[in-house]
Amino acid sequence: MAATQTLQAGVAASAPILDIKGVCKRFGGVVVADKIDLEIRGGEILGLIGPNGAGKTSLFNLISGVVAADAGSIVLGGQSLLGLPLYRRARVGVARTWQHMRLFGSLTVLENMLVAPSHYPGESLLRLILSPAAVRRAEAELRERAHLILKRMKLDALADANVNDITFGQQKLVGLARALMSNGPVLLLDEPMAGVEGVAYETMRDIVREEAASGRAVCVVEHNVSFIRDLCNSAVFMAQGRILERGDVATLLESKVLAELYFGQ
Ligand SMILES: Nc1ncnc2c1ncn2[C@@H]1O[C@H](COP(=O)(O)OP(=O)(O)OP(=O)(O)O)[C@@H](O)[C@H]1O
Repeated sequence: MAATQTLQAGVAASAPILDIKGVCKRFGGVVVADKIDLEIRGGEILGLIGPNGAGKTSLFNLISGVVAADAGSIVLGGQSLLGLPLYRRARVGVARTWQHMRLFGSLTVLENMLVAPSHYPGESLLRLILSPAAVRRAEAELRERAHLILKRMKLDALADANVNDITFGQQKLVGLARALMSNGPVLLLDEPMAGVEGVAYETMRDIVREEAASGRAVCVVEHNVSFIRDLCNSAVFMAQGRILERGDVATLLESKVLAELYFGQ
């Protein structure tokens, strides 16, 4: 309870980190974003809920640069993201997880994390040739960061395990761990709790709370309503590419519009 109050105080005090205005996107006849306006502040954990096909993942794709918007603006900390490809948006601070985890099955837990950093020093051939010591140092720092994240997730003993040999809940945590290799201000989590139970559920919830408390703006797409209740300070309800309602979680989950469109009541 105290943690929630602290987060909400932080939210009220800060300016939006991510500011989305009038964003539109259609694929042929399918409208996935219809004049979307959305602000997310540092410290906030915003739930994004809505029926299948509402456009939730598409909104993440528009923010992270998987697809380009037809119209509107997406501004991160004062900088427009429009026109920037996926990797540049990751560099300026958009970190995300994927609904289907996209882990590399032939790699270990640690290796999966080391392919993720938004600034990987060894990728520049010139740097590799001119300053190999600096590249080695930077790589050691990335490894250390990865180990620290795994430790927070109580997964450090599995660093060298193949990702195919760990449980589904642990794989979901690795997906989050990989996103946390970027310490940018925005964290987009696409169904982080689907199929996650027990210790992995609690770890996921605690880490997401900690990330928000450190000032990140977190947005979570989730069908698991109890997770939204457990975690988020506010939520938006989307359907057919539109944001229909926004509010605190308890009020939103009791909304008639949501009950009719989401639960079919
Ligand atoms: N690249 C694409 N090309 C064509 N249609 C697409 C594309 N991406 C998404 N769509 C369509 O846009 C609609 C919204 O999809 P989206 O995945 O954003 O919904 P969602 O709210 O995340 O749904 P779910 O909860 O089932 O994951 C769907 O009808 C989907 O088929």
